[in-house]
Amino acid sequence: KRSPLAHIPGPPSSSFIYGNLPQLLLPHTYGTFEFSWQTTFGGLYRIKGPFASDRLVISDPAALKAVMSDTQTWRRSDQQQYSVDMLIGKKAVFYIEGEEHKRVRNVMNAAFAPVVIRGLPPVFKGIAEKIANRWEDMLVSGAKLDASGAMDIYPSLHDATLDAVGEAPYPVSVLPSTSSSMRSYHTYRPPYYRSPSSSQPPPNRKSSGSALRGGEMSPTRLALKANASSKLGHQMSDEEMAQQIPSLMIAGQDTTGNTLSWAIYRLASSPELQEKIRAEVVEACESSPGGDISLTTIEGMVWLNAFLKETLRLHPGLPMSDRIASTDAVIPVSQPITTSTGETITEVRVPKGTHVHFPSIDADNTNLCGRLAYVWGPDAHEFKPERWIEPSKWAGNRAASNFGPYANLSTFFGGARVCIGWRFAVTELQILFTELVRRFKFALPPPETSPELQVRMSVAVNMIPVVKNGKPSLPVIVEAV
Ligand code: HEM
Repeated sequence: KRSPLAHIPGPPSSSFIYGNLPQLLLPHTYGTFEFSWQTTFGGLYRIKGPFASDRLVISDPAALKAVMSDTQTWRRSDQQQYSVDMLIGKKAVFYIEGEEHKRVRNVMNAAFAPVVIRGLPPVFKGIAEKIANRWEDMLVSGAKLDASGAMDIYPSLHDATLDAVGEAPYPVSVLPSTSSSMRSYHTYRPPYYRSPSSSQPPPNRKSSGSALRGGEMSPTRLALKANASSKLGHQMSDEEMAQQIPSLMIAGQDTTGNTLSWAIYRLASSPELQEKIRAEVVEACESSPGGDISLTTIEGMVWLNAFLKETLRLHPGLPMSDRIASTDAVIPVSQPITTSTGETITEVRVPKGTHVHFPSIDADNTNLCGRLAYVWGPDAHEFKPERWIEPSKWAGNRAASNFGPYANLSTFFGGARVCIGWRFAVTELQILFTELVRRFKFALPPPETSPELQVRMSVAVNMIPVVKNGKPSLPVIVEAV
């Protein structure tokens, strides 16, 4: 029987059993196939799933918007739901749908309200101080990976984002411990987990005390408070609440830690940009009373923000997701597609059960979205913060990028399931990045003398930096300013 999607162009299948999925999901370097398929076929194309089934890969902003906003039609795939259930449980915000999802999101949104975010800069500054102290100690103790002098700063950046979401300063003992789902929380540890004590400042350091404040302001703590004060009938049960805590920690730690890692990698790759941003940061700190930068000052830092937007565009923390059509549906595209029968179409009719992948949820939006030439221009794959500053440097169609809560980037998705922590993550990145750039200079180990330490993008749920032996690391030559 001819598939209703057979006329949509796409790459040939590489295997009858697995289709194109190994190329999509398991490439050695992230994007190896997707980037070239996107260049050939555009923002919506067909790939083969298992046993010659047809699936779609979308990165076109209009298509993403349509799929992300219609949560009735487009449901998470069984595979995704199964993984969330195994990891956290069926009450997790990632798992639940419809009215139940709306109710839980309403309660949790209070933990991420703009008024809460405005109070976060001192908390994040305290966390940055801890990383800086640790790096100073590493510089003294000579924790170098090779003769280039590079140190692996990846673990400390992850500890920092773990602090930020709340585990280190606020142990789970604040939670009700009666529900059975808490057991799985107690035993779950994110991949780069370290015990809280390992990220405490050494005894000879002064602590700013913000770790405690960090605990009080952590999303996990705030979600508990928000639940306690929400209307009766809307409140989450203990079991529901207990599953949102690991949800926030899983969703909030690695995504932000990896984005910060990529930001520092990009900074280390570009000495000129680094100097420009440091000059902006130093000026802003000098004009801020006590060196404490407010969010308003941060928002005024043109280069810093352009740099972080460009990092979020090219290195979306969560580079893949998918959805399944629960009924027949129509997906519009902003750029017409020429089918294999020669017809030009601006929408694709898909049958119930169609599986749609958003690769690269980062890459822009699910991430390829961040790399579409007709949105970003022919230099879409280049790291150019100036495109956010000078309109003439944005060679693509800026208006086509109209999806996503921050800077119209698809990195946090959109619609009813938009990332709940996007404001928190952006503020955390802004403050940690500012403090680290102010205190340290970064350079990459040269490829000629340190071939083993060269970084490539890989995907392990998140988009992570890995070195030649496949280990997640970020080897960088760090120098105190
Ligand atoms: C740069 C950092 C981050 C990135 C790139 C990111 C990205 C995303 C994306 C793409 C989704 C949608 C996933 C899907 O529907 O398949 C999502 C959902 C979510 N994110 Fe984030 N996120 C980040 C930081 C955070 C932080 C800091 C928190 C909380 C502390 C958080 C909490 C969540 C939660 C709870 C969801 C599920 C929302 C729902 O299904 O209603 N994220 N995130």
